[in-house]
Amino acid sequence: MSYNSELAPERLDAGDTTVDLVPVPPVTPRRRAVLPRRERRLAVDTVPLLTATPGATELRADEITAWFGDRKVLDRVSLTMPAGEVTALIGPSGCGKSTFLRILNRMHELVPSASLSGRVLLGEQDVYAPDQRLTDARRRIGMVFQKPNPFPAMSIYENTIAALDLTGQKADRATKDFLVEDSLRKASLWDEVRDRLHQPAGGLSGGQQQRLCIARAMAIAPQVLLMDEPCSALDPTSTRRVEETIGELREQVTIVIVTHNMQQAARVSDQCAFFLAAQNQPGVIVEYGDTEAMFSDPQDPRTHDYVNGRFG
Ligand SMILES: Nc1ncnc2c1ncn2[C@@H]1O[C@H](COP(=O)(O)OP(=O)(O)OP(=O)(O)O)[C@@H](O)[C@H]1O
Repeated sequence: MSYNSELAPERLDAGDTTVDLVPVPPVTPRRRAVLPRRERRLAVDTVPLLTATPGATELRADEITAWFGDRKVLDRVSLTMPAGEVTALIGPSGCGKSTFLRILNRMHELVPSASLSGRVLLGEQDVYAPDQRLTDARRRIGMVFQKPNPFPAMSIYENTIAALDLTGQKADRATKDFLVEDSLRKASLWDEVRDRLHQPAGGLSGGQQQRLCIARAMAIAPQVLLMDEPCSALDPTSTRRVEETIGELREQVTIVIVTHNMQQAARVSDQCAFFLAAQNQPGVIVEYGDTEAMFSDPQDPRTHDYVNGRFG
């Protein structure tokens, strides 16, 4: 792909000439206001309803470099997140874990000053290819955030299938009923809410709300589920329930989770990537590998110190 130097001229001065540069169009307030509506209209006509998960798919980040304005915050980060497994992103605050996660499903470009180079491949599909719609990327690569964010006034039922409308998928009542039950079961919430599906989601506990957000993400059959510190606002019992849910989902969807909790990374993930940013330097991956090996026999002394709580 050719690189449009008008979009981010600083990139050519940054000495990254070997990187396969991907242009991120400038996202002006006007563009942001218009784009989703147009995409939704297109999608309503063309996107069939997905009632079955197409299958967990490998996600690969290739030489990702990211900037906010002139400030480089990630430097040539490459990572393969295997299909149907859980990859944990660990590392101290500010080393770029969330930025990396948001690049994976094109949320980074919502920040007006943000730009990036590199490639993200979902299976064989380039997520940033010019013919890829933003809504498609978000549908295939779902996200659960640190703070549960259901629509509080909407019912549990409506929350669960809210993403159908947002991604332009239409469904009849029977299909919706099926999806609601199936998604809530996947999120280990069905038994707790089956008798109050039409009550407001705002009445659920924080942990239940977070599992509702997982159900909402699963309802549109993503191939990858990104989780940005999904338990940091939860009590230990709710955390345990969400971790169990991750365990149950792992074969249906590829999971990438950012966590500051080393015990959690050890409990839920198959492999870990340790991010680190030296003072005033962009974040890089210092070490990547099998979680058990990373914790018991890290290869880099900085990983050893971090997983043993010596810093961060
Ligand atoms: N919207 C933004 N505008 C400008 N700079 C940002 C923005 N978001 C993040 N940054 C900067 O990018 C760098 C990486 O931040 P990021 O949130 O990705 O790190 P992190 O490892 O996820 O941190 P934490 O663990 O505290 O969430 C930080 O220096 C941060 O200040």
